[in-house]
Amino acid sequence: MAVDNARFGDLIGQGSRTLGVTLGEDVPPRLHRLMGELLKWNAKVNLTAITAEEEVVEKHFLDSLAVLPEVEGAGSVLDVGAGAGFPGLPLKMARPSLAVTMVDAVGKKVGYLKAVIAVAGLGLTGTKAVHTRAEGKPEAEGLPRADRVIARAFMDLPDWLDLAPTYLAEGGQVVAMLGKALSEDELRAQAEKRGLKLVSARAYRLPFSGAERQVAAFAKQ
Ligand SMILES: C[S@@+](CC[C@H](N)C(=O)[O-])C[C@H]1O[C@@H](n2cnc3c(N)ncnc32)[C@H](O)[C@@H]1O
Repeated sequence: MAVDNARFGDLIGQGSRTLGVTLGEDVPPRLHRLMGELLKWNAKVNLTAITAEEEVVEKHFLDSLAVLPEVEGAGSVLDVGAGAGFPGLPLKMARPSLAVTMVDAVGKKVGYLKAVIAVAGLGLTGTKAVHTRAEGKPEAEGLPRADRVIARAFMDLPDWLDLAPTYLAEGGQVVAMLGKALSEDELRAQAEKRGLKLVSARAYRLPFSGAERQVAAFAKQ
């Protein structure tokens, strides 16, 4: 069912309050326009299997915004395997001063990302989308080192903790968005095997479906 701008604003407002994140008043209307672009493009390019608008709001937008606490205070974010731009696009819209780079190995997805970045009024100016396979060689791949290196639905945790630190700026953190919560002992053990330390681990639920999620942040020891 189509969600009009007012209903969309209510859903984002209610959802973000439940998640404990603060958004400027101008953010929901811009996210609403982004949803329009996503679903328009999705009709010709396969970007997401989630097409019901209320589900896009929760599973793409609110789930992306849920990790704002882990990126607060950072100057730059690298979103690896960004696909249709999650979590990178909502993070940039919510915190315009963040320098966001998204990378994906599939050209048509990066084509979509570049197109939405160029849409006037979405507040995405300056966001970068790079078409390459991220394999841990930032300079050769044309990717920056960032304060937060983040991914959702990209790799399992061990592979992510092997790859992501190669893209960290000095003092930066690797952020893992996990579907199934792991114990802090398990997160710590996975980190220590790779010379990392666990900075934080937080379980949360998506506000409408109650689906469980976890976000964990790691830094070099
Ligand atoms: C399941 S999708 C997740 C997309 C998005 N992060 C989300 O949560 O909606 C995984 C994405 O990773 C991309 N991908 C897989 N391996 C990659 C690599 N080595 N470098 C960059 N992108 C990659 C795929 O093309 C795909 O778009």
